[in-house]
Amino acid sequence: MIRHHDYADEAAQAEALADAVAEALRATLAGGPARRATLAVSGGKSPRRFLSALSTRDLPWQRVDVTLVDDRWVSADDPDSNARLLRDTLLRNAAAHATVLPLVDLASQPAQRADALNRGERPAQPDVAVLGMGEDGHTASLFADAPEWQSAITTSARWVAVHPKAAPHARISLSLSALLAVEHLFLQIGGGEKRAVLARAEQAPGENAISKLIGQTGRDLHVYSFA
Ligand SMILES: O=C1O[C@H](COP(=O)(O)O)[C@@H](O)[C@H](O)[C@H]1O
Repeated sequence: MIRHHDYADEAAQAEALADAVAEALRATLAGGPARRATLAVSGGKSPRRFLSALSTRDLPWQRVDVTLVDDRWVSADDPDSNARLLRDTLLRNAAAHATVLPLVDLASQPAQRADALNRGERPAQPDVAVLGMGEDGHTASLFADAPEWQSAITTSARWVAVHPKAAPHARISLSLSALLAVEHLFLQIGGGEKRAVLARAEQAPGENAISKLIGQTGRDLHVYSFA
């Protein structure tokens, strides 16, 4: 079920989404004093303001593991790195106490790294994830033009390597099945074009990741948007 939360502007969206994600983390951590929570967030341009707002929320951040739903195969200092965005925005203020679990290891190759993450225990399956979406309907790094597309949307493995044709950089990404298994799932979008892409995906099944996610989810997907 899609739950729409619409805001007048990006600032209002960012604050409201930060409140909702903090609440989802609190609900997860209420499972007991030994319970940890795994939060996976997106990169790209959209989440900067939201991540900065989330960094100030009052939470037992020392019990939170933070990772990404996807990253680009670049160094952690590259301007295109989603890990760099995380470091520059979320991992400050109260959230500086969180544990960060990076995805990219340039000593390896994306497919090898995905295999290693799939064999390891951490990052665990996210309890809370905040997705973004491109105007081509990709979410995380599930690109329909990538040679790995069919396997990324059908595999039961959690992490997949992706080589998009049109977008820059090889990627590592959560698979569709991993996104479908997230208990508290949010989507952050802004602008008329992205709203139109989402509306089309809600109306009819299509060959992109957001459409597949909406078509198959059995849980609530909370969409935070502004015009
Ligand atoms: O490549 C990516 O794109 C999407 C959307 O990014 P945006 O710049 O349009 O906000 C993002 O959600 C994903 O994490 C990123 O790697």
